[in-house]
Amino acid sequence: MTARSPSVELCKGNNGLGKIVLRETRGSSVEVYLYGAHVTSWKNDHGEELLFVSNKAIFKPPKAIRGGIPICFPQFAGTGNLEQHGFARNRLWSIDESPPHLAVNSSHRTFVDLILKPTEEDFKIWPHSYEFRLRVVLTIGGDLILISRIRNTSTDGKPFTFTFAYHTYFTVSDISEVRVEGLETQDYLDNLKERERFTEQGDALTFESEVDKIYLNAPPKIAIIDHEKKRTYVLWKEGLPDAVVWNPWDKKAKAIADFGDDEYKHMLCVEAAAIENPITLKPGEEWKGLQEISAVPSSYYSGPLDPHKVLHG
Ligand SMILES: O=P(O)(O)OC[C@H]1O[C@H](O)[C@H](O)[C@@H](O)[C@@H]1O
Repeated sequence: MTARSPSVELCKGNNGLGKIVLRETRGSSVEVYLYGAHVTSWKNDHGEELLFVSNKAIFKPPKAIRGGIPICFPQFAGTGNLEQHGFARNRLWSIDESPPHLAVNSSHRTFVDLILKPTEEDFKIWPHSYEFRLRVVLTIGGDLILISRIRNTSTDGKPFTFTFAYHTYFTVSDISEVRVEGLETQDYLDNLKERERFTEQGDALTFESEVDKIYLNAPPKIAIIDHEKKRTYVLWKEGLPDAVVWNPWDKKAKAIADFGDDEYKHMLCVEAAAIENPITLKPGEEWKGLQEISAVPSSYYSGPLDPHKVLHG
C-alpha cells in the first residue's frame, strides 16, 4: 500500500461550485462546498460514504443541498421571520486565510477554515454584524469535527439572538434496523404535534413512521446503531444542548421535490442544535458550538452498559 499524505485541496464540485477536499493518510476523506459551508461527503478509511446525499440534490443556489450537513443559522426551521433554517446554508462562504487561534489536538492536522459575513442584502433581512467561522476537521482516525465560532462584531451596541443546528444526514442501510441510544427518557418537542412537549420512553429509539423531534438538553453523546451494516455512529456535541431527530418517512418524502420517494429508508438526521434557548451575543462576544462524529464497527461501541444486552447479548 502506498503511504498517502494528508491534504487539503480546493477544486470544482457539481455545477462548478467550489469544493474543498480533505484527505487523511489512512484513506478517510471529507468534502465541503463553499456554497453553504456544506459538508457533502465523509468517507471512512475503506472509502465507504457515511453521509446521505439525495440523488435528487440540486447543487445550485438558492436551494440548499439536500443531505450532508447543512448549517441552520441564524434560525432553526420556521420558528422566526427568516426563511426555513436561516440563510447560512445558501450563502457563498469564503476560505478564512487567517482564522483567530483555536486550540487544537495534534490529531487535528487536516482542516479548513471557512467564514461567512453579512452582505448589504443580508443586512436587510437580518440587520446584525457578525463573523461566522467554521472549522471542518478530519482527524487522523477519520472523525469529522465541525467547530462554529460566531461573533457579534457590531459597533452599535446591539445584541443579537439566534438558533442553530448541524443538520446531519447519516446514511443507514435500512431505517427499520436502526436504533438511537442516548435520548431515552429525555424531554422533547414534537414538531408533528405543534411542538407539544413529551417525555421519551425508556427504550432506545427505533423507527416505523415519520419522526421530527427536538430533544431538549440532550446528553452530549448520542449513538446511532445500524444493525444491518454493523456500524455505529457516535455523535458528540459541545455548546449545543438540544438534538433533533428527523426522518420524513414515505408520505413527506414524496412531497419533498429534491428527495427520492424511497430515500427515507436510507437516511436518518440526528442534529446537534441550540433551539429551545436561543443564544444571545452582545457586541464583542463569541459563541462556540462543536459536533464530532465518528463511525465505528458496532462491536466497538463503548456506550453506557445496557444490562439487558449484557445478560442477553
Ligand atoms: O427541507 P428542509 O428545509 O431542509 O428541512 C428538513 C427538516 O429539517 C428539520 O429536521 C426539521 O425538524 C424538519 O421539520 C424539516 O422538515
